[in-house]
Amino acid sequence: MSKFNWFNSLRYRLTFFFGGISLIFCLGFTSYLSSITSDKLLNAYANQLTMIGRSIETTISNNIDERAREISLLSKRALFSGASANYPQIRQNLDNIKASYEYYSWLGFADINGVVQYAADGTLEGHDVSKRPWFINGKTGVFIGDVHDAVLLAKVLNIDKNDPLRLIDFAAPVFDTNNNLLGVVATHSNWKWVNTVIESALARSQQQTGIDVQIVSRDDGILYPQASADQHLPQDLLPKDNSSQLIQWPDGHEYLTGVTTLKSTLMDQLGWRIVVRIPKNIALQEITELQRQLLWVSVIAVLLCLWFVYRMSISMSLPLERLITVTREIQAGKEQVKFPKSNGLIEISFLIDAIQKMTFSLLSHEKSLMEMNQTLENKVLERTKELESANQELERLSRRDPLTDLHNRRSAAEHIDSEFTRLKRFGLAYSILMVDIDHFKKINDTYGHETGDIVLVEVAKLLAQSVRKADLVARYGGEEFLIILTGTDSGDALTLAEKIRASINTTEFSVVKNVTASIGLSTVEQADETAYEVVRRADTALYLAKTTGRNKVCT
Ligand SMILES: Nc1nc2c(ncn2[C@@H]2O[C@H](COP(=O)(O)OP(=O)(O)OP(=O)(O)O)[C@@H](O)[C@H]2O)c(=O)[nH]1
Repeated sequence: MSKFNWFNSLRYRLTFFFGGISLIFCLGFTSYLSSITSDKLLNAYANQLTMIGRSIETTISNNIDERAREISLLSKRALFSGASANYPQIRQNLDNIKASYEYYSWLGFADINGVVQYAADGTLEGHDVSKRPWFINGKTGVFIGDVHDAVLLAKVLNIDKNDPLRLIDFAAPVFDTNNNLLGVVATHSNWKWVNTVIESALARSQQQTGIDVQIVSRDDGILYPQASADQHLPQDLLPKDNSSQLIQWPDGHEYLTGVTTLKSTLMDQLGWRIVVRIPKNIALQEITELQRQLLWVSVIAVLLCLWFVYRMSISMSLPLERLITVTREIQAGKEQVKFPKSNGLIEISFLIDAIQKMTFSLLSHEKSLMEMNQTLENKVLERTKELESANQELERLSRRDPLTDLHNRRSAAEHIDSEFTRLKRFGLAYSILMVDIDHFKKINDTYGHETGDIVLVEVAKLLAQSVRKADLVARYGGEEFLIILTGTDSGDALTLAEKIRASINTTEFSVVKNVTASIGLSTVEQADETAYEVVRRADTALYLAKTTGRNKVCT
């Protein structure tokens, strides 16, 4: 079996594949969501900055228009000419107007020569203002001047140096009834009113944290806040058009910066811009938080996806893994196995069913084969036994005489060889008797061949009964028998031979009644060179017995 590799496992490959897809999808989706929400949030911030800028711009322009209208109306009143014009009345009017608006620092009228004739609270009366821009420009029409530090007033009003007085001038020409220029009426409005405007604008904004506002003049000079009044912004820092952008400021930080140009029918000449900005990190704080939350959601989503995919992979691979275990158990020879249940997938169900059926079929075939094999083995064993028995019988028959069931000549010869070997090795003596029925031909001739056979059988039986078990009786020829007497010397052999002869002689045979036999006896000698010398001597002795009267034993 190949070495186990995690990645080659169905379970882990499915998990990695689908987990990877869900990871890529979640990250992509989160990134896309983060991108569009970031853009939307940034746009929302930009819109908010624009709205704050516009709100301030509207308030400031309305306020300035109001001041300009007020000075214009004052210039058109017949206050400074005609029969009713007198100092107390003019002073009273100017005092009332100044008191009506808290940010009026100065309100007065300079004659055509630039000498202040009337002023609220009498401030600067008699001073020459002919060189002041408001006087010069105010002679030709309604004039609104840029914000500037107070020059004359600062001296007169004893202003704190740490909180310098900054003013915006409004001036308008005064004509008599014949339209001749009488002088210029003007007011210096305290620039601090812009603080109020900006604070109320920021207060209206729900997101004033981190937002700051600057008012910048046409030449990039900072008009507001007061603390940066003498500073200038770098050229081209601010975008030309009214828009919001991420801009790097001179302090090295990036700010989302919204610019709104002050627009007013009376104010086009000023070119002021309201700059509302918020540090990038604060503007992006919510975006960063949103991205963090989205990241968490995506991490949880990916983990859930991975868990789900892993569980799904297990449910797909588990039946297969159990199927592998079962097939291994079958391979190991276990017969009682439990096949796994399907997880509901048709393919897995079919596979389990197919393997189950195939296994049962194979096991059934194997069982039949084993039974057949066993039967064959039994038959072979039986046949082998029969064969062995037949062989033994054949072997026995090959050594037996079929008529008398005595050992045959071949068996006798083997026994003689064996005895001769024992003689030579251990010196064990033995004797040979050659027994031959007398006149057997006559028996055949007289009683028939069958009767002759009966005589042969009866003599054989008698011979077999006459010797010990260790001795061997064989039919050596037609009516001739050979007896090997193991461990028997010539004396004992002679006794036994005589006993046999007498026994044949006295036995009453079934048909023939009387039968005699002649016996030749010889005992082996150490000097014998071959096993058959003793046989030959016995045969010679038999011949002697035959020729000397028969029914006798000769040695
Ligand atoms: N019935 C029968 N006769 C046999 C068998 N074998 C040999 N004979 C017969 O035995 C006879 C032997 O005769 P002979 O050799 O002349 O011997 P004999 O007649 O016994 O004479 P002596 O040995 O001299 O006494 C022959 O006639 C054989 O045919 C046998 O198996 N059965």
